[in-house]
Amino acid sequence: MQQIGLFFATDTGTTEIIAERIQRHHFSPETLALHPLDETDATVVNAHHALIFGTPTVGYGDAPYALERFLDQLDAVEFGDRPVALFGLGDQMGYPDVFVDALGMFHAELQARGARLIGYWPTTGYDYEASKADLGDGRFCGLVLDEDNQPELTEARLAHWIEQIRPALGAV
Ligand SMILES: Cc1cc2nc3c(=O)[nH]c(=O)nc-3n(C[C@H](O)[C@H](O)[C@H](O)COP(=O)(O)O)c2cc1C
Repeated sequence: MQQIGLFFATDTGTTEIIAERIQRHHFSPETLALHPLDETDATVVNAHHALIFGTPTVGYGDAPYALERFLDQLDAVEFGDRPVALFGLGDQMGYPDVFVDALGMFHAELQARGARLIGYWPTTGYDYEASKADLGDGRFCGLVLDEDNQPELTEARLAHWIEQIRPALGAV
């Protein structure tokens, strides 16, 4: 399967909508396959030549259940030199001190396994106090979207980010 795999977790459906927008507006079902993380195991991940993961942050700075469950599969994923891009959804006004923390937590897990991470994203344009996804060098460890407070910025952010990662994904 020479496709990009986009794997997502979601609690209330927003991340799934974003995943569908990425497939429909920026790729196609032929070039990018969508997989809910709660139905995903390492075999499915290993079948794709490039990987995108998307997750919201839930609770208080927590990962959603589907992402927690998937962490048990991570040691069986063969990262090799596959490009891996991450995006996270959060609420910078409601949760300013744990903003998109699940994205940062997941990034740390992937980094520890030597994944070839791409798609880091500037922290400018967001207003928050602390975030585990903030790398401390002016970048987040992936695309950050805030559908609660900045939905009007999402399409431009998506377009710019995908333009940035598309060459590394090996996609046309
Ligand atoms: C109960 C609840 C807890 C949340 N906790 C956080 C949080 O700790 N940090 C954060 O950045 N966003 C938090 N959010 C915001 C969600 O991440 C955001 O609304 C996201 O778009 C939801 O995506 P989903 O519909 O795919 O689950 C929370 C939202 C809810 C409803």
